[in-house]
Amino acid sequence: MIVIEDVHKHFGGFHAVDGATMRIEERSITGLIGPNGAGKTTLFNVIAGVLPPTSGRITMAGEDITGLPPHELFHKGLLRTFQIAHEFGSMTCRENLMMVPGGQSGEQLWNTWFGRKRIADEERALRAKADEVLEFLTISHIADLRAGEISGGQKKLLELGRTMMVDARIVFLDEVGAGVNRTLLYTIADAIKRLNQERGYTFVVIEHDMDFIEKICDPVICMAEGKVLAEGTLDEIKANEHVIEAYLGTGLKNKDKVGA
Ligand SMILES: Nc1ncnc2c1ncn2[C@@H]1O[C@H](COP(=O)(O)OP(=O)(O)OP(=O)(O)O)[C@@H](O)[C@H]1O
Repeated sequence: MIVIEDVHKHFGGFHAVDGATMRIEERSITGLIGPNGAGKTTLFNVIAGVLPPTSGRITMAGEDITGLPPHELFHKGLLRTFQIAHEFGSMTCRENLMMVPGGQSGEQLWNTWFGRKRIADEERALRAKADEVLEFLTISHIADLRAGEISGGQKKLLELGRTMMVDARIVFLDEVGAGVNRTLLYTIADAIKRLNQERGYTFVVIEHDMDFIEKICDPVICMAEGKVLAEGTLDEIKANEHVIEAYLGTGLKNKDKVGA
């Protein structure tokens, strides 16, 4: 479980996150919603070690992880997905997955000279793992395509696939649905659900698409002005008067537009 206690993140005099407190239950798929500028992405970045908090405390399974850099959190199984970097666009999807674990023997000069067989064995294992990940995500057919050539939705699946190359326990996803067609969006939702149910992943998902949230998230946490406004099932959140007020003018009653 991740406990976020009174976290603040200020940019100069601006309080982007202003005393956020929440708990992320193990094995949940928690949805994080809120109007534009509510501080969701900033909070994600603070939890994932991308930005240092101004104050507050974050613990994971009782261990203080406040301000730990991303690579240390990575080793603890806490990952935030990132867009496939431009420079990896010319590599195939399979190669992009095989890049993830790092620390392969092949990276060390000593091993390059003396451990050819071990490197070949490792590469074979990595390749098998990458192929297994592609199959799980139902995108085996793009294994040999360059990552720069695949669609936006397929890129999102590949980003998710990168988390499966390591022993991820908690994965933070920022707007996986943005610009993705419905069919692929449901493939992504299904993959998230299966990773949660079959492999015990915990997810925290920032999303503006309410159909997507409704399909996979429980609980849902709503933020506004850097604070947590409400928490509950999506139906409870939609009926909450503070939430309705925060969304006023952006049309909460039209569920497709919540957070948009
Ligand atoms: N590096 C920064 N410097 C200054 N202000 C920032 C910085 N990053 C974010 N902000 C501001 O903090 C506020 C919260 O932004 P954030 O991106 O966290 O909101 P959000 O809830 O994720 O919004 P959206 O749904 O639009 O992505 C915004 O007003 C934003 O302009």
